[in-house]
Amino acid sequence: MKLTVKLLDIANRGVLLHSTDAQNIRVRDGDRVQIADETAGISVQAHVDTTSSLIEPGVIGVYRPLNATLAASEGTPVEVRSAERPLSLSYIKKKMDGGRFTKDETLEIVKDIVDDTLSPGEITAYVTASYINGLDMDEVEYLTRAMVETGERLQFTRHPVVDKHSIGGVPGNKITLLIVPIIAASGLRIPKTSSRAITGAGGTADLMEVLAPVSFPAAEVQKMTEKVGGAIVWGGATNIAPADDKIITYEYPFRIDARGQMIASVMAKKFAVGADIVVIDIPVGRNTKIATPQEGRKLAREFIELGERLGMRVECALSYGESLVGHTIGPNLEVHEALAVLEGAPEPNSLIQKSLSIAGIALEMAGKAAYGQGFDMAADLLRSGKALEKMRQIIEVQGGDPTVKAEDIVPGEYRFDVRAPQDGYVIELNNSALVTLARLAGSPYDHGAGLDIHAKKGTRVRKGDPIFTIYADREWRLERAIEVGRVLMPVVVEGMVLERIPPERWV
Ligand SMILES: O=P(O)(O)OC[C@H]1O[C@H](OP(=O)(O)O)[C@H](O)[C@@H]1O
Ligand SMILES: O=c1cc[nH]c(=O)[nH]1
Repeated sequence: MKLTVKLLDIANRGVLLHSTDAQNIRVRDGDRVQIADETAGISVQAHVDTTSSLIEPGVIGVYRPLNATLAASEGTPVEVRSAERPLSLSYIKKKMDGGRFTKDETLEIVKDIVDDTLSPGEITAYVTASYINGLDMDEVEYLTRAMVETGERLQFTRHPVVDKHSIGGVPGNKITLLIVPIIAASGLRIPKTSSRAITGAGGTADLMEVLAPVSFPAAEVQKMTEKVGGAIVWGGATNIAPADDKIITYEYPFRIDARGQMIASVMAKKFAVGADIVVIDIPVGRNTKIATPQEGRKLAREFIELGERLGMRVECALSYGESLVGHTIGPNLEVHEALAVLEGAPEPNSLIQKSLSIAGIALEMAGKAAYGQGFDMAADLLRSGKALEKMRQIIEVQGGDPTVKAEDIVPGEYRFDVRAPQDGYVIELNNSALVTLARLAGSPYDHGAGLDIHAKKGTRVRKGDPIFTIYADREWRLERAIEVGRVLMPVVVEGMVLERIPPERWV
């Protein structure tokens, strides 16, 4: 059917059809059409949205991202007909039914994710099917390789190249902001690509963005790393394993991290940057991604095996995940805390110990420190100010202000102190509830939003002492976080009444 192009400034790879035209072409919402500009010799596929009012019959609304390929001008006549479903959909259906992906099927799905052939709903179905039915080690390897093959890779001439990654799941995990400058200050190279928040309230890319731009093409990441020894960038902007960020986008709203996809997501980024040596941080604890040390050890074996299959030396560190790292959650608060430690602050212990331990493992694996001496070497690099100096170089090479100080990074202007309802010890800090509150306050999008925890587990408090402060950049967000916080009660003080349940007739 011939239709006339109307360009629509909508950021989706689709088209809008009048419902009568859609009926004639025999397509419905979510189906696909093939659109051919015969004069220009260009033909593309797109998903269909239908309307009975927003567009005239005889006109096809072409969304902006699709027109990057179709290159039609307003009024161009195009031939539109219904198109086949991509094969990937039948592979996804197979996984929904409990089947296994083959290597070729995985590559086909990943290609279709990268070039936007699959719609958001279809990618969500893929993530959900993998989350529920799991991926075995072969499927994880296929996925890792497919993610790498469909993107760009870095190639360093000087080795070893070191990398670290955390599987996330513990709030306040700002350790990358310390580990990368420590490793780079030792003379090693560490081209660190990170995701934004997945299940948390601030991923490393969200944090680094407070200090400098994080969106760079792959070649630039390599150049910056060669120049100053390290970089901390957002993987989603690099075209390194580009499927990864597209998949994470659909995990974020559900706060899930499908296990097989998570392993592939982490390892694809390490493989694509040419890492020889990798340390993986696996936080373990209730309300994290990994509840028990047994589960953590099993996951560690999987990372190590995948590393062997890909030719990378991998070691894993099971870390304490029952409680947040440091005292803060949310971009500005976390960056302030990390910069303060680089500047010489002696606290918080949990942040310093964890960062030095993981940096130490990497230094030992790379042969910079003798076995058992890595922690001390990392501590020297931190205490001597060399890590701070390196962080300033990294900030500068990424286009930020290298003179920035911790005191310059301030939390949001709206704040609320949550106080102890009685005397006692803090006996519970619920990670998941803390993340919910930080997200409600606006984190990670509002950089000033987040939480500052004054009394961690085991701290003795007196009635009225502040236990934590909620910060927000916008007042209505603070109010929403306070309202939900009253119900969630993320912090429990010994002896507190958790809930009052009256008899039915009083409710
Ligand atoms: O939001 P959740 O799931 O807690 O964790 C996601 C974070 O964990 C990893 O951190 P890093 O890149 O190793 O510093 C990811 O890249 C991301 O920043
Ligand atoms: O980079 C990461 C970290 C955790 N989980 C993922 O899926 N990717």
